[in-house]
Amino acid sequence: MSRSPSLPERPHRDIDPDLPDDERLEALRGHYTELVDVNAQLEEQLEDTDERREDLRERVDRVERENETLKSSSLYIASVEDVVGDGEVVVKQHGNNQEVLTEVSPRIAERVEAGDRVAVNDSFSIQSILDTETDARAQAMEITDRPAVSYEDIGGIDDQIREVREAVEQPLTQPERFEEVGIDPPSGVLLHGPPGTGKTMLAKAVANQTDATFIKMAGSELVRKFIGEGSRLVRDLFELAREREPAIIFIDEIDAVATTRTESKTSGDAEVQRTMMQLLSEMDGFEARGEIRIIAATNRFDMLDRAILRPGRFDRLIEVPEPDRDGREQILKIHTRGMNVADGVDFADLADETGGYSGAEIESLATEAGMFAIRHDRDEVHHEDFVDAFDKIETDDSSDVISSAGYFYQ
Ligand SMILES: Nc1ncnc2c1ncn2[C@@H]1O[C@H](COP(=O)(O)OP(=O)(O)OP(=O)(O)O)[C@@H](O)[C@H]1O
Repeated sequence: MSRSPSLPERPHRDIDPDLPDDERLEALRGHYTELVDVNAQLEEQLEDTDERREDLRERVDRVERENETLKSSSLYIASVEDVVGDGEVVVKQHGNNQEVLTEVSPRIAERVEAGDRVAVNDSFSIQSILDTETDARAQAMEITDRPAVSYEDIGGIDDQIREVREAVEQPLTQPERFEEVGIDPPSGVLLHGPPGTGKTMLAKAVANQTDATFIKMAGSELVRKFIGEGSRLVRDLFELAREREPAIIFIDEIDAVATTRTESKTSGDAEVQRTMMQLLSEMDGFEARGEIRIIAATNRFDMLDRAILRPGRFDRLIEVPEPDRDGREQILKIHTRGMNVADGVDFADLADETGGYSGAEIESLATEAGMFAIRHDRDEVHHEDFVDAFDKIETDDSSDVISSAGYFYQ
């Protein structure tokens, strides 16, 4: 940086009052000319200084902007667990649940309380207290270290389990097999079928089997009010997965961001479109044999934009249908495993009766049957309890729940 120029010397001249008038006048003229010179120099310097000040202001602005960007791109979300006092708090980082004792700047210390959600930087220093709007990002993702669902908990979809294991599990557990054969495993797997048939369970079971972090995001969460928020969430999602490898990214209701483009060109549509493009570009730039696998699910397969089904994207489609008769029997057995079921309960008969039920509905049937047993003051669930539960569900939902299973999905 250039240094400030030194000030010109101030002209000083002692004029002898006893000098004759013409000499004094001459001396005063000379002094005046010197003063005019100095004044001109000072004006020049002032101009230079103004210019430099302008330069510096621009640099400060630039640095402040850079600082803002740096801050905003590297912040993590955490919760304040405890305010210890003396400007120190314990925060727990979302995602990895790491607890850290950190100092808080006096600017924030007065306002921070236990339970607040805050943004922390790499060194865990609290940068800001989040309002509910910003917080939505943290809430949009559900992260489980190793979900407690195994393949044995899923009934009636053995073929689908096998396919998912081949397409998602094997690339994680035996990547060398793909290398030996010289093929890339599918980039993404799309599970499609009616609600409550076990799509989420399947994705969780793979994460469990492979000891991977399960990161779930609902497509509807990606449809945001503000421009750029959806794509930002997609970036966060993949960034988080990279931090937590091996990881299974599960995007439920993918149709929310990937429905066929309509004619209308509202700004909302454009924003959804941008979010989808971000998702596709994250997938395109993906290491096919890496430690992150992507599973998406939808109940609205017919509405999907075919662009997401192209090779290298969701190129393995697996239909997860409503369970058939045997499937329903298996699911009933799974959901009554932990129940005290009497010998007389006829699962085959119940499976016959529950045509059209999804796995989720069969689970409610089992719970409802248990409620009837309690109502009758028994600790054992009888066949009649299942029948009562079935009648109740049919009456309650005659118009919506049961028939809705097939409603969305054609
Ligand atoms: N095939 C199944 N075997 C055992 N339980 C099942 C099965 N399908 C569904 N369930 C039960 O229903 C619940 C909901 O299932 P899940 O969330 O996996 O369905 P989904 O297909 O992802 O539904 P949605 O499309 O509505 O997200 C599960 O927690 C489980 O208890």
